[in-house]
Amino acid sequence: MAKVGIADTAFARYDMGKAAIDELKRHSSVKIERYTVPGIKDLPVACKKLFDEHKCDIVMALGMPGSKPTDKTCAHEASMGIIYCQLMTNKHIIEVFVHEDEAPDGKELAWLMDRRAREHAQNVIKLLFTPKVLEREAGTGQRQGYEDVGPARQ
Ligand SMILES: Cc1nc2c(=O)[nH]c(=O)nc-2n(C[C@H](O)[C@H](O)[C@H](O)CO)c1C
Repeated sequence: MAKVGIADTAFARYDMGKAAIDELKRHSSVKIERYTVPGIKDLPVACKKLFDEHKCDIVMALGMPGSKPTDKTCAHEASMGIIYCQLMTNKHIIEVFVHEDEAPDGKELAWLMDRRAREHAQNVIKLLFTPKVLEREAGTGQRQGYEDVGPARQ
């Protein structure tokens, strides 16, 4: 049975890991291993341990970069680490970041974090079990969280 790793953070202002796990359980019977770390820069090693020590097939890395310039730098560094981990392991990590300033207030931020975590959990299931479904979505302007933007037309 496929195993999905969930790496998430205490820094985030919404429990994205819980939302992702709930969505995975609704749509599949995958095994799940969760690993919570303090903040986004701790995610790359959490992901690597989920692959190496917990034998996950794919990992979701969920985090919330804050709105300050230093947080944006941290997010870039975390992303670089996450990409490096994918190259080291030859496995997918679906990065689910919601920047705190993507939403105007806490209520919409919580909604966005929940939606994005769930929609990327659905992408994980597609990558694992129905890659052709994802292929059919190529070029269709899918977004996770806010509305899809649709394809551009000539
Ligand atoms: C400045 C900063 N910003 C964020 C952030 O926006 N989001 C987040 O999840 N974590 C942040 N952190 C914490 C670091 O990612 C990390 O947890 C600490 O540096 C300890 O390794 C830090 C230090």
